[in-house]
Amino acid sequence: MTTTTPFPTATILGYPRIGRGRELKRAVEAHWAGRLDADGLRTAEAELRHATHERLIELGLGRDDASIPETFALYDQVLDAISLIGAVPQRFAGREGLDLHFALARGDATVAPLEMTKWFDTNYHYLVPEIGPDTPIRLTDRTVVDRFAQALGWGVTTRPVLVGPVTLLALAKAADGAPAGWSPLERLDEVVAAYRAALALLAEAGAPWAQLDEPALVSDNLPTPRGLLIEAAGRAYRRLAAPDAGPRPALLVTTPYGDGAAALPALAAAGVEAIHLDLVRAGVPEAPGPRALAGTTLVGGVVDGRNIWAADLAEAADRLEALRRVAESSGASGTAVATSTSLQHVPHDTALEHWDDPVLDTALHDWLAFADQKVGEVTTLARGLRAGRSAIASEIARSQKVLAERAEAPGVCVPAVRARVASLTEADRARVGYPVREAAQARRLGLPNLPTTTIGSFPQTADIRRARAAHARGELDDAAYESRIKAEVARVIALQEEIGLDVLVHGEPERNDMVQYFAEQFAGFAVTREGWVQSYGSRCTRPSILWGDVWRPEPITVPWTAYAQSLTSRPVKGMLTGPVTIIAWSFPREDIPLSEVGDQIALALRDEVADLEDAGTPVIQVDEPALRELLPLEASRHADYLAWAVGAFRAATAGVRPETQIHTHLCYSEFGQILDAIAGLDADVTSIEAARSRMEVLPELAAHGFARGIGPGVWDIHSPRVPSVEELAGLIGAAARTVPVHQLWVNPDCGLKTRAYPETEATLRNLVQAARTVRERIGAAAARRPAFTQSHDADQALTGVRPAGSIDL
Ligand code: MET
Ligand SMILES: [Zn+2]
Repeated sequence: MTTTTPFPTATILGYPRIGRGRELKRAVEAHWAGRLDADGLRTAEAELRHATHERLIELGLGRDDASIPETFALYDQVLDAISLIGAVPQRFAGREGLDLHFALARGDATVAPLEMTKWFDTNYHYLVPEIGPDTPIRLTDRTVVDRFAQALGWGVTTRPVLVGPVTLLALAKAADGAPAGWSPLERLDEVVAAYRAALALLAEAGAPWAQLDEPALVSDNLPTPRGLLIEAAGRAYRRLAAPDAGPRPALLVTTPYGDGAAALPALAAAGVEAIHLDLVRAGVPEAPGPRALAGTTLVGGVVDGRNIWAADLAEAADRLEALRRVAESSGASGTAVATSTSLQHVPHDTALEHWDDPVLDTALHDWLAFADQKVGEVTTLARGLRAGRSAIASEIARSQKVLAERAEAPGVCVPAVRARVASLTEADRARVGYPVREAAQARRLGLPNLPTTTIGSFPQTADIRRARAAHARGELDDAAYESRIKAEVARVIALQEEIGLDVLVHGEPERNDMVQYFAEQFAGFAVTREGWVQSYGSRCTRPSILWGDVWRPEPITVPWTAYAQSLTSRPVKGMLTGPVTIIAWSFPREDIPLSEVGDQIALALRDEVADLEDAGTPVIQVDEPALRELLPLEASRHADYLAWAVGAFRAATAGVRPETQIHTHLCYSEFGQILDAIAGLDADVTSIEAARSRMEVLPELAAHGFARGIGPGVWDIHSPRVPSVEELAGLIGAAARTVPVHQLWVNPDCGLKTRAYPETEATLRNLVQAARTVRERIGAAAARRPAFTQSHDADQALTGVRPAGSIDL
């Protein structure tokens, strides 16, 4: 180690990189569209990073103390780590530079991208590394060094941030062709060697500190048991920090999103110079022993990086004081203040917002802290840590006053809502048995085998977005807006009829976002204008703020769905967003339990479901794509969460008659751990992302004995690539070998709102044709077995040929 720069007393683990005006989104999308070349993109990146550094200095971080983390990435921080170590799958050969970078992220005309999934329990999506025994691993990319050096040239000493080696491998999947049971962690030594080489270059460039993020060390939800990950981290960091390893920056290892206490001894023993603990998600750890933390700074993540509520400064100061006692009694060299996680999960600045209701506007500005306000909280708390609590007495008093006012504000507690939730019974969460429903729905809907449908949204044209924005600004009156949306619904219905889909949707043109749309209509929510948060790549969402008790003043989706149904004799599916997803993709209140918030939303949705049913809607889908995302990282908290999450879905949906078909939709997660919960939702049909992970979920569902309808996605909608009829038929055939045909539905992975019409139309035509092709093959297969031709159900026809009604196509 060559540096003696002490760890800064105030820091954040990361900052939003999308830009206050979403500059990154604009630049990257311009590059993809061919309007901005590689140099132009690099210039836009530099301007954005430079502006970020200057802003953070203005907010109180230091210009030259390594307190400013460099967490910029053009697309994804995990992708940057994959590039750092050159772990590029063979199928990308022949590409380089930004073309390779974005091909890994999005695929191109000839290659499928890396899989994408959710980062810990957040709504941020990362690209999944594919690592096999033969994947090349060595330092091949200097981006992290170049960014540091460039900032130094601007006069700012940043702290480069990398996804840590253990987390990178813990999140990786074994590459195709790896032996069964092989784990990417077997490549840890080589990955550590590549990181060592990167750290040496950073030291040479003058970096006093580097940050390695190791959230894998807090998670029980990864394929490798946590104990083994902690052991691996002990080995990895002993090598990275070894005195004879040559020059390197001092190392901060972070453990955000959960309880890092179990990893603390191994990290400290390895000799890293600073260890961060998330003290929002977990308590202050026990002191590990008199000299256990010698030479280490303990960094307390007391300002919540995941939520947007102003901190309770008194409580945070208490935690920091407790952490300092642990540090002192363990021989640590210091205590510092930080955020619990990167701030990439919150918007930039509350100053960019205003709410039309003046009372709410004042209240929310008091109650909220976005990234910039959180930096202020960190620097305040650091001042308290250095100079004593009295130095920040006025800030603490103000924080107490705001919290007390919020508890009393109108709308925060609505007695009628509380009473209705309290009176919910088990009967309110239960439907009649599935066989009764299945028969009633088959009679009512009369669908073929392998019915085709979509997940809800159709492409959002520029014209539709403009109309919605003009309506929101008051420039387009209600009547004109309504006729514009109706015209779009009519177009989408006609298109689906022409393509030949079996269950139609209205296309969701009236929705800006599947959660915000409901948040705008339910009481208890506020929506933001500029509160963008990166979801994946250049895609951002604006999470709504759930601040009060939730109820539904009036029907929301019924007129659009009923209008769509009036245009066609085919069944139209009503589309709603489920309670867990509304919570996950909002910033929920934390002053009452999430289980109670879930039931409040469930009852608001239950009213909507009842109105849809009364309007004649035969199929109602309640999307729960975030069911897995909110699963707590600690195994000990799973059961409680799943119980309330499933209970809320059932409270929303169980009021319908047997002949009303309830669908749900799940996407972009690993589902293995929540199969019981998926079954527990008791939906008649579950559509589930599967194309991008090549149908991995199906054997698990089949083995689980899942007996109701399943629609494994056959089109990965995150890429504009149009799969051929043969490719789609192949996927449907693969599904039919695992799941009984009578249970199977055919649909894309997810909604189509981010796609354009050309690829959407082409793919949906192929999808319908593929379903027909497979139906014919099934018919032919059934015809080859004369003893069974009486049956209309192909899988039934083949019972006795293969177990569980599966079929070889
Ligand atoms: C992220 S899940 C999306 C579901 C929604 N119904 C849509 O089609 O857009
Ligand atoms: Zn989806």
